[in-house]
Amino acid sequence: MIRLERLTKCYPGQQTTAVRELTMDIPAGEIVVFVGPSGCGKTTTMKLINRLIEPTSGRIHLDGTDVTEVNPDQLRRKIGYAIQQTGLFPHRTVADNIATVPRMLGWDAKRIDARVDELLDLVGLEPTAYRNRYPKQLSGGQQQRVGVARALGGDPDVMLMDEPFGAIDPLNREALQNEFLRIHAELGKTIVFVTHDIDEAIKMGDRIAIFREGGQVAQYDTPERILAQPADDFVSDFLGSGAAVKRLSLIGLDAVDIPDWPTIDHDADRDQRLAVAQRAAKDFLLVLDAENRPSGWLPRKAAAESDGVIPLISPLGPRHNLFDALSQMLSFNSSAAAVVGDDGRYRGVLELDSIRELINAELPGESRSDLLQGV
Ligand SMILES: Nc1ncnc2c1ncn2[C@@H]1O[C@H](COP(=O)(O)OP(=O)(O)OP(=O)(O)O)[C@@H](O)[C@H]1O
Repeated sequence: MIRLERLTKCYPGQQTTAVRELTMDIPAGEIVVFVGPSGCGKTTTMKLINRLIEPTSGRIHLDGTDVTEVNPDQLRRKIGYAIQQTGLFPHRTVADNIATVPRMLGWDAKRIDARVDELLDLVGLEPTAYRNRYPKQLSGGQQQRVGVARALGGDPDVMLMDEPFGAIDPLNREALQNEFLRIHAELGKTIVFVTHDIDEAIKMGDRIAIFREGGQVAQYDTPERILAQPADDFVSDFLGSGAAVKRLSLIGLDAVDIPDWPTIDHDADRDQRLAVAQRAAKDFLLVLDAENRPSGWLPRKAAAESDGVIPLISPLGPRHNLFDALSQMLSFNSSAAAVVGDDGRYRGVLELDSIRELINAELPGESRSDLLQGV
């Protein structure tokens, strides 16, 4: 665990305090996200934790040890650091960059080689294709991946990540976020993550610290509680008007009962299709393939025709959430979405009405009206 105790930093010659009397516990194995407007002290706090800069006053404890009593070089080997600009050494290969900390730790060449390949695999870059390239031969997203791999190099217990996905386009950013969450689930490190983006904070954080001007924390809590009970107007304004919609993204489909739906076999003959259509209380039947995977929608009115099936693009899985479900329905202009289990097999169908019911059950009255205005 990292404990910050009345941590204060005033840069020489500056009138405002960069970080003021900050007290916070960062539990081991969790992702804590610092979010807030520009210049409110997020990066300064990170640099204080790994002693790239020294505090004016206050203490930082890492697993019970006061970090000011540890040699800064030794400390930085225990703490991985990844930043937006990646900070990769341009004249060193990818492998050399990733090997930076293992080399400082005095590992032998064989162990370093194996570690480099393991980390490239972990961040989704094929070792044989990438280990000998130079940073400028990589896309921005690939450089970010190498930056993350390098920060993981010495197998640190703690990772500090300062806008690691900042300069990435939305699609690659989402892929990197997902990959990073997977790596975190696998390795269970303590992570402090800085971002400007509240949606990224909600997605990534076990806890979020919302910083305000002058290096103070306006609220430090789980995303659920921050969205449900913002501490003050500053936090509400920072969250923006869609706080209730954002809360939907915290309710995973694996935690929701998915209602059953009239289904039909993909190779059912005309009579079977008509029989199911007659019984069904819905306008569409869900078509399942031989493996019980949803493959299309059959409009009830087209049940007599052999080519009436509308192909289903992508069903929702256990890793999707209610926000994804709502987005999919809105973007396909549909009022229902098929849901599958981990194995891709049919689980049920979520309807817009069931999302409304879940909102009624889950959200306090005020947020509910905020959300329903938005739909
Ligand atoms: N080396 C420095 N010397 C003097 N002042 C500094 C220095 N570094 C940061 N500051 C000031 O300290 C305050 C906090 O800066 P910091 O970089 O920690 O903010 P931040 O929240 O990370 O901002 P951003 O989101 O823009 O990266 C700012 O007012 C900044 O101008």
